[in-house]
Amino acid sequence: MSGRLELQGLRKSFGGVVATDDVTLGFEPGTLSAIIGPNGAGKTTLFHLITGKLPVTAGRVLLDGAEITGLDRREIVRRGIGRAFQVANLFPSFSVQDSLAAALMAHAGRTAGLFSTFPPPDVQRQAEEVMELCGLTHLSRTEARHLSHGDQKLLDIALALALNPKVLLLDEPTAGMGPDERWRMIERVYRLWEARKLTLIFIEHDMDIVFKIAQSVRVLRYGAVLAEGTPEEVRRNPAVVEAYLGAEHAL
Ligand SMILES: Nc1ncnc2c1ncn2[C@@H]1O[C@H](COP(=O)(O)OP(=O)(O)OP(=O)(O)O)[C@@H](O)[C@H]1O
Repeated sequence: MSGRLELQGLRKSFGGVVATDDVTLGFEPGTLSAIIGPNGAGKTTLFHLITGKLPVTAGRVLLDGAEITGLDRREIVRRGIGRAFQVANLFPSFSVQDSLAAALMAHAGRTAGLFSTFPPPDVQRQAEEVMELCGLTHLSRTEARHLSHGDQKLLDIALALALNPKVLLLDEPTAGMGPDERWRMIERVYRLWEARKLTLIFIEHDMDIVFKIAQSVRVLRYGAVLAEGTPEEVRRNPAVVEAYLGAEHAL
């Protein structure tokens, strides 16, 4: 099974600020992991180093044993690192189905021929499959800009999935949602992880969600790994309780 992600001695500094400090972590194929930590701990920066949005100061990123550090962002996506794009910003007046198709074709470097049907049947099939997985089928004709906040996020995830990632990175998939929408979203994420068997890594501030669904939890603080383990191990770790969780979530 593929989708093993390894981070070796990753470091990122912005002038005097060390945002990522010697991070070494491994993510096994098909696992579901959460990354948690206080504000400014370096969670988003870590994702940017994996996806190539930011160049690393030092260290390596390996996907299934092959180094991807420093590759072009598109190439990193092509190799199998997926992340959620903001699709509704890309194609606001396209329907869900057409925006997925357009993004898929742009990714593959294809254009619609003058006399061909749009979208071509293979792209249409891919779009339908990911819409189904993300629960968007009933909204396929709705313009992206008219979707609810939660459905826009699902559309972003749908596009990431359409590009067939081995590893999917989700940065706060439930941000800005009310409690009900949050749980609906996370249930959807959990189901698509089960269906696709990919390596899923998500950043999340809601500890109820983290401890309910994550198989393993990695805790960052000041850019460095403070702890890692099962939800239970992390909740019993005094350093994590003191630095981040507080008494409410401790075991
Ligand atoms: N482009 C940048 N230039 C300068 N400093 C940056 C830049 N991006 C991030 N930082 C700094 O790096 C540190 C880590 O930021 P990062 O956004 O990765 O943290 P985070 O854990 O994702 O935080 P949050 O939970 O608030 O989203 C912070 O001190 C931040 O101010």
